[in-house]
Amino acid sequence: MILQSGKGIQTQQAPLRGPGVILGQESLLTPSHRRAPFRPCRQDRQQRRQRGLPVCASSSNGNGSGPSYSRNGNLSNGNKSGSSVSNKSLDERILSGEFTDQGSTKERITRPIRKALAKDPVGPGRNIALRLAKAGKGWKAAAAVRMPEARGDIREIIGQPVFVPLQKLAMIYGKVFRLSFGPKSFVVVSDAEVARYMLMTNAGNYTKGVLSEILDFVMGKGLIPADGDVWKARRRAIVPSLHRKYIENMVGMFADSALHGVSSLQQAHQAGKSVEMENFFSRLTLDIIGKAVFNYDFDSLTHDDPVIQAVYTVLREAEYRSTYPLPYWNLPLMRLIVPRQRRCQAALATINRTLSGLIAKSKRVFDEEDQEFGEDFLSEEDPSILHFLLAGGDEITSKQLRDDLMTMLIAGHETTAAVLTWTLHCLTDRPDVLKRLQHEIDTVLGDRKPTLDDLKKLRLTTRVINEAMRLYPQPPVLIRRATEDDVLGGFSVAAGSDIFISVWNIHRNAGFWSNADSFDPDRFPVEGPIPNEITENFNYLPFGGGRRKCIGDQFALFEAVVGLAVLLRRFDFQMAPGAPAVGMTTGATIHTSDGLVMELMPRVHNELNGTPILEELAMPASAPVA
Ligand code: HEM
Repeated sequence: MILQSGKGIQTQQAPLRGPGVILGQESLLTPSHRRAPFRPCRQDRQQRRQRGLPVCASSSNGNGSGPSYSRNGNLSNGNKSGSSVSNKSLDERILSGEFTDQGSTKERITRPIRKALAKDPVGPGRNIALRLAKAGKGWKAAAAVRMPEARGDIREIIGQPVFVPLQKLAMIYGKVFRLSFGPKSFVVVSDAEVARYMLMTNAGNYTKGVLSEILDFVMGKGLIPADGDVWKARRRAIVPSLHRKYIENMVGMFADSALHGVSSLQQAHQAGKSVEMENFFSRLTLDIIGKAVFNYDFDSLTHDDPVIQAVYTVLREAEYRSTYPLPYWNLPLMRLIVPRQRRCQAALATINRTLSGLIAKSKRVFDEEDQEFGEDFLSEEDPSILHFLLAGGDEITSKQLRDDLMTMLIAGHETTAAVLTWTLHCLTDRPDVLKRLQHEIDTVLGDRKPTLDDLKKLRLTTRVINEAMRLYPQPPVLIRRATEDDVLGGFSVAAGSDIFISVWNIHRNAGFWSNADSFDPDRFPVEGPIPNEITENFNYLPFGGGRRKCIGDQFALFEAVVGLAVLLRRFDFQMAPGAPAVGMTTGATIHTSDGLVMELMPRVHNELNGTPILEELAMPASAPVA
C-alpha cells in the first residue's frame, strides 16, 4: 500500500522538480511528462504508418516513462507500451544515415554543372569545369575536417531524457560533434580531455550562456548563472563560508534532520505504507539546506509550507519557459493577464518577502551579538551561511544577497536529493553491497550520530555514493557558451556556440571505465583516495571541475553519507510490490519518471551485538509527524 498522506512525506505524487535547461527555446532537459505530447513531424508520421507504428500523440513517451536501467545497469527502453518513437526510431534513423553529413554542399551542388561543362571538348566550359573540379577538391577537404554533424528533428531527441540520445549519437559521431535541427545547433562534448580544456585550461573562454538566460528570473546574478566580475566577486565572498568548522557543525545537523526523517519513515512503516523515496529525499535535503543557508526550518518532512510551494512554482515556471517557443512573459502586460504568470509573480513575491524577512532576522541577530567573531564568523545562535555573509562585512546589495541565497537553496537541494535517490536505487540491485554497507555502518556508528571523524571511516558508504554519482551524474550535462572562437578536439568552434559537456557520456565511457554501465563501488578501492576529477583525469566530474567547480562538494558528500548511514542503520529497503519500474526523466537533475516507491523493513537486530535498533533510537527534540 502506498502512503497517501497530504502532509509530510508522500509517495505516488511526483516529487517537485527543478528547472529544465534550455537550448534556445527548446528544452532538452525537461521531464517528458511535463512537456506537450510529442507529435511526430509529417515525414515521421508517414514512415511510422508504413512501419505500422502508432502516430498519434499518445504514442510518445509523454507519459513520463523514459529509458530505464535494468537491474544490471544496462540501457533498456523504458517505454511501457513499447511503441515509443524515441529509442527505436532514433536507432533506425541513425542507421539509415539520415543524420549523416553528406560532405561539401557546394561541391554537391556544382557537381552536375561541372559534369555538363566537362563535356565541352575544347571550349571555355572545359576550363570552368577544371576550375570547379579544383575548387570542389578544396571544399571536400574542408568538409572532411569539419566537425561531424548530426542533423535531425529536435522533437525526436527531446522525447526522452536528453543524455540518452546524446550517448547514442556520440557513439556514431564521436566525442565532439554538432547536433543541428533547423537553424539551431549545439556542440556535444563527450571527451575527458576536451572537458578539462573547457573547464580548466581555457575556462575563461566559456560562460554559462543559455543557462543564465533561463535562470535569470529565479537566481538573477547568483553564483550558478553569474559570469564575469560578478561571479568572481561572489565566489570569493561565498566559498570561505563553507569552512571546516562550519561543515563540522553541519554534520550534527545532517544527522538530526535524517533522524527526524527516520521517525516519519517509521510511522509510514507502522501504518503498513510504502514510501516514495525521491519525494522523501527531496524534503529531507530541503530541510537541511534551509537550515544551512538561512537558519530556517522548512520542516517539509512534516508539512507543506507556502514558501516551499512558491519555490517549486518558480522552478516549474523555469522549466516551462525553457520549452515554450514564444517568450511572451517578457511583456509586462502578459505577466498580469496570463494566470500562470500571475501565479509565478505571486510566488516570486512570496519568496522575496520570505528571504527579506530571513535577511532582516539574521541582521538583527548579528547586530545584537555581543561577541568578537574569529575568521569563521561562526555564531551559535545563527550558524548559517547568511550570517557568515553578513558578518563578513562585505558591501553587498540586498538583491545580490537574495540571488546568492536563492542559488544556494536550489543548487544544494535537488542535487543531493537526486544523488540519494539513485544511490538507493542502485543498492536495491546489489543486496551483497547493501549487507557490507550496513556492516560498516553498524561497526563505525552503531546508534551514535555520525561526527566528522566518523565520516573518514565510512569509506565504503562514501564509495557507494561516489559510484552512484558516476552512473547518475547530477546534472548529467554541463552547459557553456564560447565567447571567442576556439578549437575543441581538433574542430573549430565559433564564438557564440552553445556547448553541452555530457558528463553522462564521460562517466559511462567504456574506453575508460570497465563495465561502465554496472554499479560497482569496488572500482574505487576504500584504501585509495576519494575519487574526483583530478584523481580520474577528468573522466569523473560529479561536481564539475576547474574554476566553476561546485563549492558545496564536501558539504554534499557528507550530507549524503550521513543521510544514507542513518537510514541504512535502521531500515532495510526493497521495491514495494507493484511499484512502477524506475525510469528516468530530466529536470536540472535526473529524476525518476514515476518515483522510487519502496517498502521499509526496520532492522530489528544489530548483527554485531544483537540489540534492537529502532527501539534504542534517540529521537531529536522536534516531534515527528507523518
Ligand atoms: C550531491 C550534491 C551536489 C552535486 C552533485 C553538485 C554538482 C555541481 C556541479 C556539477 C556544479 C558545476 C556546474 C557547472 O560547471 O556548470 C556545481 C556548481 C555549484 N554548486 Fe553544486 N552540487 C551539489 C551540491 C551543492 C551544495 C550542497 C551547494 C551549496 C551548499 C552547491 C552549490 C553550488 C554552487 C554555488 C555552484 C556554482 C559554482 C560556480 O559556478 O562558481 N552544490 N554543483
